Amino acid sequence: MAYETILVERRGRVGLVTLNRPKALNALNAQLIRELEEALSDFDRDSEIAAMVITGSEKAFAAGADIKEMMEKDFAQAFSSDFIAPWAKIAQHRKPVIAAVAGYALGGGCELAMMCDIILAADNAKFGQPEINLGTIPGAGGTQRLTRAIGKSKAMEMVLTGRMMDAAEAERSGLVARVVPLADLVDEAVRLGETIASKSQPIVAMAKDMVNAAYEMTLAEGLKLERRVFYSTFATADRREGMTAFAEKRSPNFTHR
Ligand SMILES: CC(C)=CC(=O)SCCNC(=O)CCNC(=O)[C@H](O)C(C)(C)COP(=O)(O)OP(=O)(O)OC[C@H]1O[C@@H](n2cnc3c(N)ncnc32)[C@H](O)[C@@H]1OP(=O)(O)O
Repeated sequence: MAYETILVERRGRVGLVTLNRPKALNALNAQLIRELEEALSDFDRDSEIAAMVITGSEKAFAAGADIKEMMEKDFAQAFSSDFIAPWAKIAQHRKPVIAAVAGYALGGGCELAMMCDIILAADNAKFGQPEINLGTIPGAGGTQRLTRAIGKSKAMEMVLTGRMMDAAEAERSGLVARVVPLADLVDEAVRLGETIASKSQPIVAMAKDMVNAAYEMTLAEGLKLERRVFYSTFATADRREGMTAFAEKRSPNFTHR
């Protein structure tokens, strides 16, 4: 598949998508979102791929939705086209998606990172929801996912003032899993993807589902579902192999069944 706004490659069992609109700091226009979604869906269907990584440039993961594409829309056009709706599909893939964020992750860029399952940040990363400066509010999850990630007070401050957070603060706040040197960012993200690829893939999918369920359910509902899914792992060969390998003091040989 030939893409214009992204670069797609395979690194072992990891599918790597690099956002590639450098002159616009990877501003997320409709074409980029469509191409990104297609590439992720292809990787999600590909049995050779176990995890995906999304990254940008050293200067910008993504500086937000494309303001120039949005600026002339009126309410009726925005509402009837529901032009942000296609973004939601990015959060719905079964395989784990890692955001490798260097530079600016602003507005829709921060929201895109938060749609991923794990965020790794380079030491120069900057996160923010500056929509307030444009006379609007976050529209692709910023008020919801940021609040769940870093808590109400900090999210409220960022959304109401547009203040950016650097990588160290993002790590302290729980927005990102880890901060790594800029030069190592993509390799670290791919290594993380390879580590996930070394596990049982059906069990990885169940674990991902259950962590995501924590965002959708009450604690009581989530605990009940978790216990059921935990028991269902006992129907897999990989659960038996994992526990047997532990008892036999060897590495497990997962067959993804
Ligand atoms: C998802 C939803 C619903 C909403 C949103 O995401 S709204 C967008 C939120 N993002 C922002 O408001 C950030 C906008 N960008 C900036 O504030 C700055 O570009 C910067 C702080 C990230 C970097 O500043 P710098 O001075 O280093 O670079 P610029 O000269 O400003 O930008 C270079 C080049 O990129 C174009 N650009 C940057 N961001 C966007 C964007 N979000 N949409 C469209 N174009 C963008 C910028 O216009 C410039 O291009 P030109 O030289 O051709 O003007």
